[in-house]
Amino acid sequence: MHDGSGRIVVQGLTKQFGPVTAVQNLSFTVEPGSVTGFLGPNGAGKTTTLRMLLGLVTPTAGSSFINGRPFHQLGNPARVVGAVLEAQGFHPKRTARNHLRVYAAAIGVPDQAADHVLDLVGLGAAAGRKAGGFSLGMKQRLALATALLGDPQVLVLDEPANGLDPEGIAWLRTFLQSYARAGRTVLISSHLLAEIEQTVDQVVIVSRGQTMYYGSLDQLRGSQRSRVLVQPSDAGALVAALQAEGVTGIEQVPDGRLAVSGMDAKQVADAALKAGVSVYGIQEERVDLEQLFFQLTNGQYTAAGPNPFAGPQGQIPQGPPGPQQSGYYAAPTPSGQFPQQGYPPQQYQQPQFPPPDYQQQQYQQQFQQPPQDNQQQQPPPGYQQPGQGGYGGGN
Ligand SMILES: Nc1ncnc2c1ncn2[C@@H]1O[C@H](COP(=O)(O)OP(=O)(O)OP(=O)(O)O)[C@@H](O)[C@H]1O
Repeated sequence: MHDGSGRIVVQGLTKQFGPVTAVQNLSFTVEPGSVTGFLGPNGAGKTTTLRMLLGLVTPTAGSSFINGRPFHQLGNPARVVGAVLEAQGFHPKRTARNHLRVYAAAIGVPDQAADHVLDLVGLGAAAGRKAGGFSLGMKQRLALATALLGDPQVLVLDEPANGLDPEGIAWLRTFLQSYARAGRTVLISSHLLAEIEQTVDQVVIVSRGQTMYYGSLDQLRGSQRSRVLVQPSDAGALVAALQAEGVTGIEQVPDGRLAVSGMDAKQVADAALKAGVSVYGIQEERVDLEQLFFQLTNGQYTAAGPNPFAGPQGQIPQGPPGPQQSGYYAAPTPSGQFPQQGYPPQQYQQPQFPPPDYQQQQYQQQFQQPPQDNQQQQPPPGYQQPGQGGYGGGN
């Protein structure tokens, strides 16, 4: 049926809506065990790409695969991919638990899964409350719970941080990282770098339907020349000392400090010490990632010509790199590397994957009959299973 890899491969995807090229020859791979951010400004083609991946929109050209198969060949797709393309579509009068039971029935998992996923997303206490009274953040969690019902190997979430407060974003970060660390695959889109910067292991940055950067944020930072700003007691003497060491990138910045390229702060300080120059202040200039993102997506580099953010071979990847082109891949970030300073203490239980009490087999065995307490077995208005019709059409 499928290769069970959990890998997402997008290969030369293109979508033309009449005169509008929403997505143009887009390629990237998402490996299991990592969180990949799909970043781009409004209208960049993110949602269209995700819809194509989920079989909701037919590509004009190119193809996409999950577990080595196009979406429509996955068999029971909800067991493979959990997707949230919008956090709406809840029946306002239906409780969170009943909402989930309807979906559980639709994809063939038992009622108990509803409470289980509510606990996973921190909504256990709100299980009996009507979704119509939920805040935007709670709706996001409920949408995520819906996607988790099939215990999928792959999660695809469109703008999951939209409307979440800082605590919610911190919670989501921990949740998605836990999910990925359990060997699963997570692809999330966003138009705000800051929103997902600390969550993702790698990013695919798109602008006007095209890939502008594909790799880790560290690589993106590293692609920029960093400088050391130093305030010496004797600028002339330090310049001479640095030049004697072969450093050529030295400038004086307007506040009087020297900006030194090609050395780190320790090397500059050592050179100053050796030359008998006192250092009154020294700092490494931080690359402004937001500014880079803005430059990448502002059309500045969309013209023909060298892209300063291209991959290690100096080219924007045009085909799925695959594991062999490891230069485009960030090693999975070790857990615990995502500080949550500045956020209030967690009020939600953090998830564990695999959940200690979760047994897929048990669900399958127990759920022989449709749930008895659900009057309505049809998904509520607004909901469409991935692959069962478009979110707004566009085919
Ligand atoms: N069904 C459609 N018919 C015509 N044009 C469409 C359709 N869907 C998307 N587009 C166009 O394709 C382009 C990409 O849209 P898309 O929604 O994929 O971008 P996005 O990156 O998800 O944006 P946002 O962050 O605002 O959701 C836009 O110019 C949009 O107007």
